[in-house]
Amino acid sequence: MSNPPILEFENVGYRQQQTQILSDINWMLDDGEHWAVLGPNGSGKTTLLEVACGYLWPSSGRVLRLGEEMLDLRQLRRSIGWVTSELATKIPLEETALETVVTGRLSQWGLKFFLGDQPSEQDFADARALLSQLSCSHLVAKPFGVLSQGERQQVLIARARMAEPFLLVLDEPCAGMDPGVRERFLGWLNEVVSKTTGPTTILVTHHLEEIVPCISQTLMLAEGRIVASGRTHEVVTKTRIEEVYQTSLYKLENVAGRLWPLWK
Ligand SMILES: Nc1ncnc2c1ncn2[C@@H]1O[C@H](COP(=O)(O)OP(=O)(O)OP(=O)(O)O)[C@@H](O)[C@H]1O
Repeated sequence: MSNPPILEFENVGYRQQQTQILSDINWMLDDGEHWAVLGPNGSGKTTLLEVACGYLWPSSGRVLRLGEEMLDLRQLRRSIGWVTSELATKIPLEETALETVVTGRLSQWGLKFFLGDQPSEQDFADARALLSQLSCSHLVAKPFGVLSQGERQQVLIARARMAEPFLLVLDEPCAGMDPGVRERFLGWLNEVVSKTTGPTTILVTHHLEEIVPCISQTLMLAEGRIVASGRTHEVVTKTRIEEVYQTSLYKLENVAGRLWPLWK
């Protein structure tokens, strides 16, 4: 029997303080698919993901995760890895990459000053193995504070994977990266996402060219509604991008499987 979908949104709406933020969301993420979520500022991307991850409850419709309306939200949140650049600000700068990854298993920020559960030898061994699997063994002993932005994102992704999530959400992972760091990070991401038997990944971005080839599906939102969803190269078209972002494109160039916009 095939696995149930990772996520299913059935006619989901979300309302907050008299404002309808999401409407008529029908979206299914199958196991093994990787998705990009696009949409202008304020189109509802973060809200959609907060609903997906159980931080917000839909006002109408329902969300199934792994085929069920899981009600243990604490457990659900622990089994979804949400990586944002904001997360980096919570990591103690003197802790090593290895220690940072280990804290993902304990769902806590920082290791040294924490009085609760202490990580086991096995946790350290698993963190090491994960860093190696993600081609980051060279970062093990480096303090988080000295890592480049790209390396920090790599370590945070490894950290999220310590909890063995069924879904990994990368919310604008390239924000603030210079072009070199960004390209190296995206090359790494494409390889890691396509080669490892990792979780289904959702990438939220404002930059079309960051949708690396392994992220073959895209959902596009505008004003809280789905404008299009499906295969990236069918969803992300010149006309649709112009309509959704209300600006003109000279052309959309496909270079090595990535779509690069040339804005007018
Ligand atoms: N608590 C709230 N009360 C009222 N409106 C809200 C609330 N939270 C979010 N909104 C509104 O919902 C809309 C969608 O916000 P959301 O943060 O989901 O958009 P986004 O697509 O992630 O935007 P961005 O790309 O700027 O991060 C925005 O217009 C926002 O002002």
